[in-house]
Amino acid sequence: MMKQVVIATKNRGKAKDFEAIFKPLHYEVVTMLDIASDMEIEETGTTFEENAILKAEALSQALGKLVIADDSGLAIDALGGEPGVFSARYAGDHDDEANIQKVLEKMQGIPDEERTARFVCAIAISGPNIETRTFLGACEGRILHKKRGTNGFGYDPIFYVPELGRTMAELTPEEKGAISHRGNAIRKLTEELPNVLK
Ligand SMILES: O=P(O)(O)OP(=O)(O)OP(=O)(O)OC[C@H]1O[C@@H](n2cnc3c(O)ncnc32)[C@H](O)[C@@H]1O
Ligand SMILES: [Mg+2]
Repeated sequence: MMKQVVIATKNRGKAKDFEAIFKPLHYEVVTMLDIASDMEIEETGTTFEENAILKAEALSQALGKLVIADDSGLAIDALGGEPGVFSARYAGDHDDEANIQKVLEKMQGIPDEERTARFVCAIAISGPNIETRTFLGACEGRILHKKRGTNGFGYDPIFYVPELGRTMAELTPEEKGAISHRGNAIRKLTEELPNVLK
C-alpha cells in the first residue's frame, strides 16, 4: 500500500502542486476534497503561519491523524505587500481571474523594475503525538502587464520567474515544484521530518 499524506486544503491547484512534489517521494496525496469536504476552517490569522496552523490543527484534530496545511499568497512590493494573506479573496470571491485583474489594474503605470514580488508559503504540520511546526518558503519574481501561460493556478499567469525566463503558468508542475515557495517550504519540512516525528 502506498503511503499517504493528508493535506488540509480544498484548492485543486495546490493539490496538484503537492502531487508533483510528493509523487517522487512515493506518497499519495489526500486532500479535503477527498475527505472532509463539508468541513469549513476559518482563516482568521493575520500571518501565513497562523493560518497554516489553524488549518493543520483543525483537520488533524478532526481526523486524529498527521496533517499538513499550506497557507500562501502573493506579496507585491509596489502594493505594500498586498494581496498577502488576502490573496485568495483579493477581489471579493475566491476567483483567480478577478484577483489577477485587480492586481493588474492596481499596477497600471508601475514600471518593470518596480514590479518585484514574491510568493510566500507557510507549511504547518500537526499530529496527535507531535508539536505543531511551521516551515516557510518563498519564490522571487516580477508581476507582468498581462497573463502568460495556462498551467498552475491563482496568480501564476502574471508571475514571471527571471531565472527561467517564464511565468509560473508556463512551467510544468515538476518545474514549478523545483523552484516554488511551496516546493521550498516542503523541502524544509522533509529535511526536518526526522526531528518533527521523533
Ligand atoms: O485554504 P485552502 O483550502 O488551502 O485554499 P486557498 O486557495 O484558500 O489557499 P490560501 O488560503 O492559502 O490562499 C492562497 C491564495 O494565494 C494564491 N497562491 C498561493 N500559492 C499560489 C501559487 O503557487 N500560484 C499562484 N497563486 C498562488 C492563490 O490566489 C491562492 O488562492
Ligand atoms: Mg484558504
